[in-house]
Amino acid sequence: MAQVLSFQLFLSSSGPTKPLKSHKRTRKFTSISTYTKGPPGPVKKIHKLNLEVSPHRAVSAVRLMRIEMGGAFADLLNEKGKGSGDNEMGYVERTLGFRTKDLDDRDLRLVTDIVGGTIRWRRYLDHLIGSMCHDQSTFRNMEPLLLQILRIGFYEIVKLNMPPYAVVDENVRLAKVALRVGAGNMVNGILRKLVSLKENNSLPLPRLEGDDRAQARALATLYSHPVWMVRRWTKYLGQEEAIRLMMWNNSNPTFSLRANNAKGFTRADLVMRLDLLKVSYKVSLNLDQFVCIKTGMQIVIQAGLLKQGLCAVQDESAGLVVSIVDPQPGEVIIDCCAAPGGKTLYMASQMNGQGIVYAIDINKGRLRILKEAAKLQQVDSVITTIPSDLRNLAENYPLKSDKVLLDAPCSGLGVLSKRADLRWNRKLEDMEELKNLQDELLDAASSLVKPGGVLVYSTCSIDPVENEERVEAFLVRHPEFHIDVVDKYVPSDFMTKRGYYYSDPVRHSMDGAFATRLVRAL
Ligand SMILES: C[S@@+](CC[C@H](N)C(=O)[O-])C[C@H]1O[C@@H](n2cnc3c(N)ncnc32)[C@H](O)[C@@H]1O
Repeated sequence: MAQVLSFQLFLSSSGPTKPLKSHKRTRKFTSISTYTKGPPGPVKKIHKLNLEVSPHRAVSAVRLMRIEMGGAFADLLNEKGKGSGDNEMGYVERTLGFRTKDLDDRDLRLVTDIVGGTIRWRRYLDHLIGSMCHDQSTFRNMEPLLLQILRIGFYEIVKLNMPPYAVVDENVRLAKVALRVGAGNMVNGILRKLVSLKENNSLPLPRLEGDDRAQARALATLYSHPVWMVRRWTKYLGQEEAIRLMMWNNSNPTFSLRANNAKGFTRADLVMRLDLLKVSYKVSLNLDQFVCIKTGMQIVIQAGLLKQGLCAVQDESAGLVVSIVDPQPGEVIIDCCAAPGGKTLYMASQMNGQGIVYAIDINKGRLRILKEAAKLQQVDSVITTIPSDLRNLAENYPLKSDKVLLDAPCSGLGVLSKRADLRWNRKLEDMEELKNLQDELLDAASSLVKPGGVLVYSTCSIDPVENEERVEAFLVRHPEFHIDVVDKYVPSDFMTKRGYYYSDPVRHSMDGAFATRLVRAL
């Protein structure tokens, strides 16, 4: 906490974007050096263009600090223009205390890969780093920036199989410039030890042995997930499937793009543009407007396809939920937890400018994003946003409809390959809280459904407690609803025995998601 405070002090008097006067800056960086526990080394390097340090590593280290330390570190950054080379270098300067050359496209890609991979493999990497320190207290008390630099080095050597001595050199240099010579020496010693153990095939990794708990702990380290997730998945899926799921979560994510018909842009147009951009793709076999890309998202972004509203990034698993709602021109649809609008916008694009989608969400900021995207994608004429807690909606808006979608807040356990840090932020206790919220939201959403109308409940979770169990409990509380099986709307391969929709990350190679179609009696 003291470390965080020293950073906040550094921030609060200067603000992240304003240049500092040099005498003030000296004082501020003294504060940083308290944080890094070293002598005030960075002071003399401010504004010096440090060509010795590879820019993508410096940016990766700072971004990892930001993600791990959350708010305290995020405040340091000027979020405007996030992702642009200028901004990235700005925050390296403000945080590490030196400038380096600007990032090119290749550097930007490397940053994404290194940051994503280092976060995913954090538990595994920390296990190795810890076992190569003199004792556990050295590891536990390690200053945060030094730890990030080591994680990057370990990830590059063990998981990316990069030439080890180049990795050692580069990370030692970064530690020396960003921290101090002693830190560089420590990185050197630890990384060299790792290289030698790896070359002898003797990395100190846990064995899969002992009772269930011991095995769960070993798997959690080997596949880098929290122990509670491993235990849960082993219980629901069995050990082999749980391992496959963790391997999927650790792989580089695949993205899907939806061509925006509302702007007269078809999948054939999208495919033509991707060919021109030399981005390889696969057309979706499940959804007419979708294509899947493994790499090249940066190229798509830079070509302006998203900014022009010609297409949207949307996972097929989410697109299939919209297929289950089955929006038709002229309908009135209530989207109960709509922001940031992925499903609202797709539904609206299918309505040919006729009908209305009420987009409700408790989060005004996220609803604003939805509104802007709706304009960009030219579907704003059929969308009305309502900022409200769904549970209090009826007091102010007497809404009723034949089609209601509740895409509930959930653990996100189906999207861990895309959301690298989510696994470390979720706690077992969250599941209980979410379960209660989901029940309350289901009750509220059901009151908006007209007799004979449909309620679609969906999540981006693979956890039965948030999915099947919520539906079964709802049906006990609301016998006026019954299940409408989903195979009329999605390929039967996605239908469970009970008639629910379920996309399995491993089997379907997309995010995990769940949905059910519930019909209210007349
Ligand atoms: C899974 S996200 C929805 C994603 C969205 N349907 C999409 O496709 O982009 C869940 C949303 O529920 C909203 N939410 C949470 N609690 C709510 C409540 N009590 N009333 C209304 N919205 C709520 C959150 O703000 C969040 O935007």
